[in-house]
Amino acid sequence: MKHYLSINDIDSLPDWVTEARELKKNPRAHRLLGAEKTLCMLFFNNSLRTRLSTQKAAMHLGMEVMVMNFGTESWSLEFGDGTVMDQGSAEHIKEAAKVVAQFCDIVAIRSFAGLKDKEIDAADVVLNGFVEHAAIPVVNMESSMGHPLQALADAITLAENAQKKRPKVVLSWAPHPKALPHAVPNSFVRMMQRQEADFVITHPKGYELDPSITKGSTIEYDQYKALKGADFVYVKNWCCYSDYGSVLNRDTSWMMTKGKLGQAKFMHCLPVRRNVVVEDAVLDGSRSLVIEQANNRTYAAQVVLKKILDSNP
Ligand SMILES: NCCC[C@H](NC(=O)CCC(=O)O)C(=O)O
Ligand SMILES: NC(=O)OP(=O)(O)O
Repeated sequence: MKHYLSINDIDSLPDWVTEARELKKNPRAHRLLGAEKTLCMLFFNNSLRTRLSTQKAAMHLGMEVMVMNFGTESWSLEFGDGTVMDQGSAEHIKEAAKVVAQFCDIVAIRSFAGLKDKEIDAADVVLNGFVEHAAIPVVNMESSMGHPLQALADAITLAENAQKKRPKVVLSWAPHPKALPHAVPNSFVRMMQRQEADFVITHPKGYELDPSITKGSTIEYDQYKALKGADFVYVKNWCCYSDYGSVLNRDTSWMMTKGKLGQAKFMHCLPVRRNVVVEDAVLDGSRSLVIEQANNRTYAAQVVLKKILDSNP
């Protein structure tokens, strides 16, 4: 495997989950694999979990790590071909990516959707710019279109907690004061489509995700109906996709509550806004898996880095 850009780069999800669970038992088993290799992590947006878990994973493999908050500390980048750069951007992706590649063996990038222009976001210019110009393996730490490290961690968490072979898993939209990207739900849906599960997506009308991603998955607009008999409830806000980037609905009745959750386990990628997305009683209760999910980010990142190091000696 050269890059880890999306869930599609996983050849066998069950095998990767098994391997991650093995790494979790003995995280430093391959501590010499990454010796004398450098991971460079570039953040165009904030992070807590992704930054620490990916660094931890690299350290378990013996790698050296460099981190840069690119969005606030580096030059603003231009991506267009042939652009006359007389405006705000000082550096072109063509130089920046080649320069970064000289300092490391793998580059990991976080660059969220701008949520202004659907086509620009769909092109994922930062991630794909590094793929095109850096000539080293690239890892997606949440791009416009996906968050595949999160979805892999979610698959590990589901496997660890499933009580039956075919659990019912519900992805439930939640209210939020801001417009949030589609990356997390996109990758979660793509991952669930590769799992043995009864998978249902629920959201208010108008919040349909990209139909090319949800194609074949069940959508139920009645949240109560969707939640019936659920084993796992994955809660997430996302903004409107058709009226791109807008917030249509602040209906607080979609917040996840202890009553609605019932016997199901609660999942969220974090960070989460208490008593807007989900009430305290859920996060503070015994059915919440959010801290385990965050812990599994290390082993998701570790299996990804290990596979890249194995195939790029
Ligand atoms: N990496 C996990 C989620 C990141 C981002 N959430 C946020 O930006 C939350 C911001 C806030 O609550 O103000 C998202 O939804 O894609
Ligand atoms: N879940 C997640 O990606 O968290 P951070 O945004 O804190 O990295």
